[in-house]
Amino acid sequence: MLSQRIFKWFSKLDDKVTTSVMSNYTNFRERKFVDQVKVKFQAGNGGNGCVSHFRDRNVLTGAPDGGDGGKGGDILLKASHHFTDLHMFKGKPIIGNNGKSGGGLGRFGKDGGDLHISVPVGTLIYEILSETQSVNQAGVRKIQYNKKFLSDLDEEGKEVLIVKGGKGGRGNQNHRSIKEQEKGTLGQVKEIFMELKCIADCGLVGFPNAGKSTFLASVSRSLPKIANYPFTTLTPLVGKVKFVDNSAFTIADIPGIIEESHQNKGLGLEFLRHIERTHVLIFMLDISGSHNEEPWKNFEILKNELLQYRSDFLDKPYIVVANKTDIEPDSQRRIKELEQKVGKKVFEISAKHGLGIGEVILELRRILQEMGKIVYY
Ligand SMILES: Nc1nc2c(ncn2[C@@H]2O[C@H](COP(=O)(O)OP(=O)(O)OP(=O)(O)O)[C@@H](O)[C@H]2O)c(=O)[nH]1
Ligand SMILES: [Mg+2]
Repeated sequence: MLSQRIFKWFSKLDDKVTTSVMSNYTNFRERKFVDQVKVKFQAGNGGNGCVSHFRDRNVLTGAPDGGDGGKGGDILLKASHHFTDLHMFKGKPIIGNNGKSGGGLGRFGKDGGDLHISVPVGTLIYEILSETQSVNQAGVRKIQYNKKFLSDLDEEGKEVLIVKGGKGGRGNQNHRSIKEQEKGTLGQVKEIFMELKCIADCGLVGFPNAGKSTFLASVSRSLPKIANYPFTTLTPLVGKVKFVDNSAFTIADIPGIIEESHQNKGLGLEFLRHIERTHVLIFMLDISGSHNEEPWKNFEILKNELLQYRSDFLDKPYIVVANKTDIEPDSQRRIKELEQKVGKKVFEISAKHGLGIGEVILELRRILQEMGKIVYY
């Protein structure tokens, strides 16, 4: 009953109100979304060993008592759900803690503490071996990296050692042959390339303005920006759909795709990387025909663009959803035609008014359950 009243309330809101509420929320987080970054990591250096001899008023030169230097701190990266992009790495090297030097009277230097740095779940880590720069005809500089894969931080809490701290120098207390101060070794230095590929169970694909963000907002608690102009969504967003039995799955919303996106039209196909690892695709088609009178043509264009990006993109299961059925009087005919062309059931919804979305969610849940991908909290 309550949900029905909430839907009624939402459907009374016009576009203007919803956009202003959403933009109020999104404004303060409207910084540039960073999903690829090059960072220099430098682990801590080892502390120096100490050469010293015991001495007091009765003993002028006693036994050697120089302590060892402390070990330099390592730097590790850890996957965490608390972060959504890599902006915190932009433009600054990460430098580890140095070990302290050893001292007389057998005092060992303190180890430099390890740094455990959090990155979003779904970050791929590469070591850069070399880089080449090229300038294309339009004068745009492009950097290409020759890189070695190190790790895929695709699970919460997964951790990887990036650079190892230097060893501390030895003191002469335990190594009596040492006559001169032994320096600690330097910490490892690596140029690292990080690339974020969002991890979500389902990915929304569609033309701009098809209602992808409206759908995400109606099935999850995420608040994407919704407006009646193309390319409202500029960065990927992941929302979680929760069920009463404590199961849940996630849906990723990305910027719209247009014809010839693979030739860098619109926002290009760059954002497809964020739905590359999803288990199910949701093709969101605007049945009111704002892009094309024949929605099945849009479906063909979208499919073609996905295949241009990666030839195995459509090997995963997908569902086809026809949105905006509330404003299209001819929707039944168009849906029938679409079903014939697609060769499978087309879900009729109105994301704005919450009509038919339950069926879509249950179908997604069924597919994910069959694949064993549903998580219980
Ligand atoms: N009448 C009607 N309007 C809808 C429906 N779903 C979405 N809209 C409207 O369509 C417009 C675009 O919706 P968005 O959710 O921003 O579309 P999008 O696919 O995310 O667009 P981009 O982010 O630009 O790719 C908004 O004005 C929505 O209110 C629907 O079911 N019925
Ligand atoms: Mg959007």
